[in-house]
Amino acid sequence: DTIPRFGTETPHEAKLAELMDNIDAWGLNIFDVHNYSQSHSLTSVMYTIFKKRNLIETFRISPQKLINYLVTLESHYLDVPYHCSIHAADVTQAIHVLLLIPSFENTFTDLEILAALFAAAIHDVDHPGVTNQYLINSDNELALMYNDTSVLENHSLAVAFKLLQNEDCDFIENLSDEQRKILRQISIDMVLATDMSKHGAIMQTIQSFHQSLKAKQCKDSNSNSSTNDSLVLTEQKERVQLLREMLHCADLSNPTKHLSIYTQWVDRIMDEFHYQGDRERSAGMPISPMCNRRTADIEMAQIGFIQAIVEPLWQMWAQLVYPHCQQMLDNIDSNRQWYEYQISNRSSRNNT
Ligand SMILES: O[C@@H](CN1CCOCC1)Cn1nccc1-c1ccc(OC(F)F)c(OC2CCCC2)c1
Ligand SMILES: [Zn+2]
Repeated sequence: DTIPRFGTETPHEAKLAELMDNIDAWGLNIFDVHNYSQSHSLTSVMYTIFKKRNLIETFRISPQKLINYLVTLESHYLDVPYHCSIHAADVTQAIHVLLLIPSFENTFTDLEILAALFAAAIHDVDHPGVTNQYLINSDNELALMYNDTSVLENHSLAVAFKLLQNEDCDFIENLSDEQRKILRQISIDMVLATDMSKHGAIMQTIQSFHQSLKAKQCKDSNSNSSTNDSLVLTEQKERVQLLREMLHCADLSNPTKHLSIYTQWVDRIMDEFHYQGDRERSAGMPISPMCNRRTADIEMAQIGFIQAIVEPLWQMWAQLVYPHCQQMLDNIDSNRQWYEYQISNRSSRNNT
């Protein structure tokens, strides 16, 4: 039986095809992809990117096994408001677009690109919709299993690799042992780096690391345009550092999207945080920051999130790949201003 064009059967294939024409664009509406792919956004996005990047030929991947793995992975994302399979599809498509930046034209090997896309797709699988701190505070089995250390990130990695052991899902069967080892090593490194407790360390190293890269930046000899300075990194360690930052940026990319997309993610994360707060309240636990629906100031929290975390990170990233990624910075700025306007509007409403 032939494989459907986007990996999964859907009565809306024409509409999905129209959406997938924007797979290389930052403005892709992942919620539309989810709706028109019969809730298989992760499978259809990953399959489309793999085909477009010729990874199926390069690594002699069985298309059927790839789809078996993707559909199984997707089914292991839980039905939680934010950390569901749409978030994985969103982050996967984001890292695909970041990898298309001309600065990286000659930077990564095919295997590193395969690993980066795989890491993005798996990075939050089986996420229960609560924070690491909640799992630790509630003596959850997972916190016990992972000794309170990057509990969710370790769990997603273990679940994702466990699924690979399934014979008819092992789409990397034709990789050499060395390649499988490298794929596993890079995926583990990248997914563990999505733990927000590592954010400070990433911000510490990013400044000096990017300065050293800019110093090395060379004019790509056969480039057709003088501005195409490709980053050539001889050390795999440095390339993995860049991929780690890239996945962290993709994971924290909601405020860099168009307002209509960004506000849907805000609604979802607040649902998830408030539900956790409800569980903490009824368990008599202290309610985590931003998780108390009775005292929530959603607009202020987003402005704080943008100013403290998202904008500094994306400014560092945009500096490295200048002039690319200016659109992300522009969206962050206009989105922050929109939330500031909501607040100013709110107070004047109260005065009427
Ligand atoms: O929790 C966040 C970082 N912490 C750091 C410590 O202070 C509180 C925030 C990052 N994170 N981790 C997982 C999901 C998200 C996360 C992703 C999209 C978020 O907002 C929007 F873009 F949709 C988001 O917003 C929260 C609620 C208000 C401020 C932060 C959070
Ligand atoms: Zn995530």
